[in-house]
Amino acid sequence: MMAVKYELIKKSNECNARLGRLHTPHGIVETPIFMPVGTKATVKTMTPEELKEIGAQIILSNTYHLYLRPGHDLVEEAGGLHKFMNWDKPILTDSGGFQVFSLGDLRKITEEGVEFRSHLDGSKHFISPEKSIEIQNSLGADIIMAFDECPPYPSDRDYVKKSLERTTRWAKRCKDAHKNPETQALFGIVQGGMYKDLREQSAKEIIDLDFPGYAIGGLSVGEPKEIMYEVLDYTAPLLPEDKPRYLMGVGSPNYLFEGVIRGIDMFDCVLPTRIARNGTVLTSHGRLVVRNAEYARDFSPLDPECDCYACKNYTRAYIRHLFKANEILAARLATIHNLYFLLKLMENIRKAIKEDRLLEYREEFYKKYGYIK
Ligand SMILES: N#Cc1ccc(CCNc2nc3cc4nc(N)[nH]c(=O)c4cc3[nH]2)cc1
Ligand SMILES: [Zn+2]
Repeated sequence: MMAVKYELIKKSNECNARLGRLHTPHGIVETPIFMPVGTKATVKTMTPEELKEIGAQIILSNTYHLYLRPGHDLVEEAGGLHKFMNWDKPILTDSGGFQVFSLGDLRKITEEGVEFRSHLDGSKHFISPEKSIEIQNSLGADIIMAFDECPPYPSDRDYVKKSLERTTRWAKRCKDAHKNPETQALFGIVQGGMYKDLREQSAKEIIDLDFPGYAIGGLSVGEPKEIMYEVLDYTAPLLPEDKPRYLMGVGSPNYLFEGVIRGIDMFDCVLPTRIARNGTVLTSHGRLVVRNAEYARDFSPLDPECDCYACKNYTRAYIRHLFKANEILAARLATIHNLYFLLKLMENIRKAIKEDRLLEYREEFYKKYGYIK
């Protein structure tokens, strides 16, 4: 029995977008989908009930963080991540590679794995592909990610080539170490930087290992959006049509539209939750920094066109006041709104694909949001 089965429902007749369903041990996910990020076994400020209320279908958590604290053995003893955090829908865990490179004090990358110091207490650690899979097997997520290296941007061609070839060898080791393929789907990750031929090489090598789903890694690392779109133009179509395609670390409205149009099914990003805690909200007319003085006497909702709990019950003036007073409710209301905004956007994108009007919807959204003057 496959842990995750992708069902292609409909292909757009105007671009590479598609509607699908991801069948997982913890339920069905309608795609294209945005996954809220719950790095340390919580989507910051939200209860699982509130996440369901706003339409979250699947959430992401991180191997690196949960290994360091509270430890994957403790989570396993608790009955796994679903039980530990009281979330009974699907979970995806990232493998730790990206987090080690971007968070830990990286000591050394060798063929064996990565040596690093914890960003918490400076203690020395070593994660190998086998260790990453052992941790993810203990956490018990429905979808787990291969341990890979995400090269920094920019990186020279030779470094990217050597790195992708090691990532392929690590992917094979992950597959061999994976204990529960029938209940946890291991996705491969395609690397290759911003080089077309290296993306083709990585895609071929990773697809040859045969995974139930594929991620495009190595993007959303500071490259200009035009470069990301170009890499997606030639990489997404290389991935099997009958498997889910996951673009890692992407989550602003334009990136979601452009990814879906190029055939991506799954997205995750800390953006909506992180900027919410800093007092910035996403609205149909662009970003709004609600803590700014101009909203002190603005008694309208964050977004008049939004029907989320925050927009139905509170005003910009009140939420600005909460931020200025450093009240915890500020972060909660802004988070509820931002996640609802992106989850609702994905629901509208799915509807537009169904009605063959995605490009028209994109135009309409971009004009209102301010992407197009
Ligand atoms: N606010 C905010 C905000 C913070 C960070 C980001 C960039 C996230 N980008 C990103 N996450 C990634 C995770 C990844 N995980 C793995 N295993 N491999 C990747 O290549 C990879 C690439 C990524 N690129 C985007 C927005
Ligand atoms: Zn709202």
